[in-house]
Amino acid sequence: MKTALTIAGSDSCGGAGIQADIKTMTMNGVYAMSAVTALTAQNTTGVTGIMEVTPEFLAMQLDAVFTDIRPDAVKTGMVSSDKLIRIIAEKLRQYKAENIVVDPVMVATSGSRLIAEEAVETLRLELLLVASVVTPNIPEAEILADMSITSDKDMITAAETIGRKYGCAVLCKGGHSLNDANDLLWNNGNITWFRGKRIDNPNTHGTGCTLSSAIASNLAKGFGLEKSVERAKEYISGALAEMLDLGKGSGPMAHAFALTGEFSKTAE
Ligand SMILES: Nc1ncnc2c1ncn2[C@@H]1O[C@H](COP(=O)(O)OP(=O)(O)OP(=O)(O)O)[C@@H](O)[C@H]1O
Ligand SMILES: Cc1ncc(COP(=O)(O)O)c(N)n1
Repeated sequence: MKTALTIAGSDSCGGAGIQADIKTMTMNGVYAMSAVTALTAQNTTGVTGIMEVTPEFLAMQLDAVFTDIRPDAVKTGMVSSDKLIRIIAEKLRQYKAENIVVDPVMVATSGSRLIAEEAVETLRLELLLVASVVTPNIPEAEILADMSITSDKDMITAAETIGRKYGCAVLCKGGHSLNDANDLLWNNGNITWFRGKRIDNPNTHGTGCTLSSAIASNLAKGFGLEKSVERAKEYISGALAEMLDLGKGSGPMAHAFALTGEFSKTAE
């Protein structure tokens, strides 16, 4: 069985972070492992607390995983501070990790900040340089490319700027914007649009985490980057289209929408 590792924060309400990643990886047919960067006290309306792990303990988790079950792909999510980012980059280099998907998580859908202001620079300098692909949403791409994005053309320019600067592929996600939830992949000068019909669902907590984990799962299974993004987009569209409605704020998606077998049945 192929394997994938998520390095991210825990979301107590289960819709984003480590919990979304593990559900997504499982549903996409790979064995999921995790290294937790922080605990969040969080629900669909906001984040009320963050408790970071120490850099030493994060390093121990990464050593434990890499020296035993080697991940075929790695995804990073919430990496709240400078020191944690440095450890992650160091360990990914040390173990020559492959298929690294960096989701540059900065602000939750609910509006809470998930990375220290000063850590954004470290994320650029350390994590983007080891990434195979980085998956910014529009506000994150604006920060990473240092420009404002108001059109499809701007998305291409921003993705190309980031990709050339950090030597990685860039998926600029259109969920927040502009167009019909269309995402743009810049991969070594090649441009591919992934067209997604916008689903009229206000419950989008964890969409970024879910998409990046689905991409990592497909890379782990041996699909190329374009195919992995295409498959990940299909998965997230299916999870959104289930119209799960939980919680008082922007709720989670139905990660297990494709589970229709005996074990997913409810009592009569
Ligand atoms: N309403 C929607 N209908 C269809 N697809 C959507 C919708 N909202 C987001 N998506 C898709 O979900 C994926 C994640 O995009 P988005 O821009 O929301 O990322 P994000 O902002 O990082 O997510 P998050 O909300 O977790 O921070 C993209 O493929 C995007 O096109
Ligand atoms: C632990 C954790 N990681 C990432 C996100 C971003 O996801 P979203 O923007 O969908 O809330 C989150 N809310 N919590």
